[in-house]
Amino acid sequence: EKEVKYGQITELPRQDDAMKKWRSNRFGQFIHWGLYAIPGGVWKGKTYEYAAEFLKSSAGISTATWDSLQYQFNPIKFNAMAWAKMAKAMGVKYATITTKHHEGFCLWPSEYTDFDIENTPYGKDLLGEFIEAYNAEGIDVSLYYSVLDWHHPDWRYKLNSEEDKEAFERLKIFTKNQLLELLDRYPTVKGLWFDGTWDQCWKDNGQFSYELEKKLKEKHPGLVVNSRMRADEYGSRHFDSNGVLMGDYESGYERRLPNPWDIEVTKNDWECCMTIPENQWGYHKDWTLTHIKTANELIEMLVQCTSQNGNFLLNFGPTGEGDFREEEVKLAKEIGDWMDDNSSAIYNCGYAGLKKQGWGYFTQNNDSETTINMVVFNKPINGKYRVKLNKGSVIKKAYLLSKPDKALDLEEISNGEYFIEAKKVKTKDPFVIIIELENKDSKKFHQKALT
Ligand SMILES: C[C@@H]1N[C@@H](C(=O)NCc2ccccc2)[C@H](O)[C@@H]1O
Repeated sequence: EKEVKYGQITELPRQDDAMKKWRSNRFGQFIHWGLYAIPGGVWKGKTYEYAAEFLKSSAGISTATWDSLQYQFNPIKFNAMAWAKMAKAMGVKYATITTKHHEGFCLWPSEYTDFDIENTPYGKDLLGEFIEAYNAEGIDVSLYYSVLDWHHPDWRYKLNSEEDKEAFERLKIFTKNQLLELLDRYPTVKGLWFDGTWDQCWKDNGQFSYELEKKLKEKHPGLVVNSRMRADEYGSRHFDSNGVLMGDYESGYERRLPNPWDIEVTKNDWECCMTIPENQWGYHKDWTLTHIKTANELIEMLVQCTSQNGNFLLNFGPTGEGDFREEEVKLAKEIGDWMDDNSSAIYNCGYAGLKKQGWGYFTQNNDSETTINMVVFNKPINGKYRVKLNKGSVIKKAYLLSKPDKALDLEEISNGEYFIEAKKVKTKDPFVIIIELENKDSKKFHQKALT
């Protein structure tokens, strides 16, 4: 064990109301929007396959040229209420929007830079409109903020000289000022989602990130911060040098999920952020370049996250004009239709303390000890679903969520192990079987097999 002075600040897992709400939300919408949405991955007639929000670097565009995009930013189709209604219909309970991505352009009128929405043809407080509209739909809003800032003259990847160090001191003050400004301007926000914190400059400033997290949480009680914000004084990120999680939840699952059988991951709160194409966060004009995930693939990711105590943050990249591409609108509708019938297995649900089986995923409502959800993605050819509960568990009844009045046949295999028979399930979509137990499900008690 090392002595870590600048590591974890808040005892985890947090049990305060703000964190309980974050945990119960489960499904969120990520919005990546900035100047990169204008070129959409295409520059001087050439399409760049790399992530559209990195076009500046992948096309080798000078900062001056890139920054001049600010004078073209005028999303005439932007309608925050329409966006919020689409998000509500999709079934998200929270949304995380880029206030400033690596390019440094700010979607809010910041007093600390002119490289912001105020100095565009649009001119208005776009971020404020977004927050107001989403909150009006009952959707919590959290703010993405990139520490990495390609526009700011004081950004340094590494601190090689005294001049670098002096510049980065100014950058740290700028960063703190902007974050305090965001919390001042938008008091209803629930969280901060930090990005761009992988470079040496930040790893050399663990104490600063510690003090910054403390200051932001003092200013904004209940604030939820991702582990990506933090480094400790030895440069260890997300987890401190003794393996203790920093921030309030693990945010390392970017475009990837844990192994579905992994139960270690259930011990902390965590979130997976996911793109619909292989790797496009900002709007890209050409979505034929890679596989576009289907609604069923995305629903399975959401269910897997829930089954392992994680949140699922699905990304949308609005166009430079302020609307969504048709593929995104269609997926939002398909996922929303599924959520209309099945969200009881997602909202306020988590790890059921049971070993995953081949037909799909167990989830359990955090307020119930006697009902368990089985979300099915793979129907067994004999129509019999094997469930291995905790020793001593007895099933009172099992039924399809869609047909609560029709009890399914049960066959007890051994103590706490059953086959549930559901032969005539017609739906082509993932579906839910509910298990009701006779007795309290002793989630905590895991009978170790005698081997
Ligand atoms: C949440 C995602 N994180 C950003 C990302 O991939 N950063 C990693 C990266 C940063 C700089 C060069 C290459 C790759 C993406 O642009 C999204 O914002």
